[in-house]
Amino acid sequence: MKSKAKGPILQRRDQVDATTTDQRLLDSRGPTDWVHSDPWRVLRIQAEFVEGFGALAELGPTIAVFGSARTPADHPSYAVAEQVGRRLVEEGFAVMTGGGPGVMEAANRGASQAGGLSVGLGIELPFESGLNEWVDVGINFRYFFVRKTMFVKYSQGFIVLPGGLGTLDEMFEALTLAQTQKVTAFPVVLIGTAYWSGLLAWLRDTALADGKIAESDLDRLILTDDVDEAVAVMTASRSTR
Ligand SMILES: C/C(=C\CNc1ncnc2c1ncn2[C@@H]1O[C@H](COP(=O)(O)O)[C@@H](O)[C@H]1O)CO
Repeated sequence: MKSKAKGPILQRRDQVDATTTDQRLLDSRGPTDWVHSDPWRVLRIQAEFVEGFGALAELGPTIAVFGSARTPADHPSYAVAEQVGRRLVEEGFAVMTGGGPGVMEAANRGASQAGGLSVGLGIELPFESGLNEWVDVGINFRYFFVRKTMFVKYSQGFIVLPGGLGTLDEMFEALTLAQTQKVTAFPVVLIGTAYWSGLLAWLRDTALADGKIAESDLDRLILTDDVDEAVAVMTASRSTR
C-alpha cells in the first residue's frame, strides 16, 4: 500500500502527493502575481513592525523632531533645528527624525555632533533621497503608517519646526491621538512664532469658534521661538511620568 507521512498528516493510497512540500518550494517557477497581492503585503507590513519594534524598543527617552525636508542649510530654521538636536542630547534624550534632508538632517546633525543618539526613520519615496549622513541608527520604511506608529510609540514628545504637508500631517496626527486620548502626556511644541501664528489663529478663530475643536485641543500646543523653552517642556514632561 502506498503511504506517506506529510508532517503530522498521514496519506495513503491515491491520497499520497506526488511531490514533497520542499520540492514544490524549491522547484516551482510558477506565476508570481502573489508578490503583489494584499496577503503578501500583510506579511511585509508585519515584518516592518517587527524590524521597527526590534530596533527601537531599547532606545530610552526620545524626542521626535519634525520639519521641512526642503529647508536649505543656510536657512535660519536649519540652525535652530541643529540647536534643538544638540540641546535634546544635552538633556539626555535621543533624537528621532524622518531621516531626510532639511530640518531632519539638521536635528540629526546637532544630536550626532553632541555625541548623542541620532535616529532616522526614513521612508521609501518615488524620488529616492535616502537617510541623511547624520543618522547613526536608521530604518527605512516602506509604509508611512508603520513609520508613524514608531514615532508615536518610541518618542515621548514632538518638537515641530516650520514645514509643509508632511510636517502638518505629523503634527495633526499627534494632536488627534491626544484629543482622542490614544496618547497621554505627550507634549507638542511648535518652534517659529512667525511661521505658525497664522495657522494657530485660524484654529482659534475658525475651528474653535465654529465648535470643531475644543479649547483643550489648543492648550496642548505650545508655541515658542526659544529652543531652551521647547526642550524644557520635554524635560518637564519626562519628570512628571
Ligand atoms: C522633498 C524631498 C525629500 C523628501 N524626503 C523625506 N525623507 C524623509 N521624511 C520625509 C521626507 N519628506 C517628508 N518627510 C516627512 O514629512 C516631514 C517633512 O515634510 P514636509 O512636507 O517637507 O514638511 C518630515 O518630518 C518627515 O518625517 C526633497 O529633498
